[in-house]
Amino acid sequence: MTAALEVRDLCKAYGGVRAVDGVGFSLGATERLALIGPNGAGKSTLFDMLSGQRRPDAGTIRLFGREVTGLPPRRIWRLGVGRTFQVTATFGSMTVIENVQTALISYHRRAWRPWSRADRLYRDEAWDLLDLVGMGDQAERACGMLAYGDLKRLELAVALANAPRLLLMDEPTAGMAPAERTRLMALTTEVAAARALAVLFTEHDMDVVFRHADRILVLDRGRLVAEGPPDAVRTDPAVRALYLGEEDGA
Ligand SMILES: Nc1ncnc2c1ncn2[C@@H]1O[C@H](COP(=O)(O)OP(=O)(O)OP(=O)(O)O)[C@@H](O)[C@H]1O
Repeated sequence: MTAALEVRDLCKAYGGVRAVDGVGFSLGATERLALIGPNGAGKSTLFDMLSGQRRPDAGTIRLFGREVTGLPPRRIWRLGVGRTFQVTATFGSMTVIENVQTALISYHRRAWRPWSRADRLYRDEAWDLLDLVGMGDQAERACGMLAYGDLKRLELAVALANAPRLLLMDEPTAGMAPAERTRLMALTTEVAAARALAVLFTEHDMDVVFRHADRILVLDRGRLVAEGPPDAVRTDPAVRALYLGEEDGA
């Protein structure tokens, strides 16, 4: 099966800082891969290059066998990549279902007309996505009224609107209480399995990482310092040294 991602020798520097320095890895088509590392390790920069927000200085990115290095975010999104953000990216003044409909309108390339509301387009599809993430009962609420954990579930539904084959999740559980974190990641795992998605996520909470990743990449100062299944990474001396006193994340 073609890998979801094949990354080779990826580099990005800001002035003299080598934020990502020769990173290479692959991600299987239905694998859940966690990207961890201390603050400033280069996780966001790597993520931004994968989703097209930043152009690499060197290296290649292949998405499902196709080279996408340096393509803009919209082209990458079109090729089946959904992304969720550390800070939730929904429209607060719209209802929950309108947010999902807006994403579906964009995916289906229907023109958005400011004088016509999105209230009829793709409503059934939007309901299906909301049911999938357990938000059907809140469909008509304004997003601005939602609890944080519910917003994150909505964000997942929005990310699923373009029928992605790869989900990129940047600290999906940031700002959540521990029980909520477990729920969101269990939901992500369920959805990924049901839709045969690959998932790449960054995360500071080590419990979440060890419980929900098939494999883990560890970055430090732009370089990959360890890679493997959770048990191997957990006991890796280099990783332990890196995380000593940082078990709880920052
Ligand atoms: N726009 C920028 N201009 C200059 N330096 C930057 C920029 N963005 C990031 N850096 C630097 O690049 C390095 C990697 O940063 P990056 O944000 O990718 O790390 P991170 O692992 O995501 O950190 P965190 O866990 O704190 O989000 C750091 O030294 C950071 O200071």
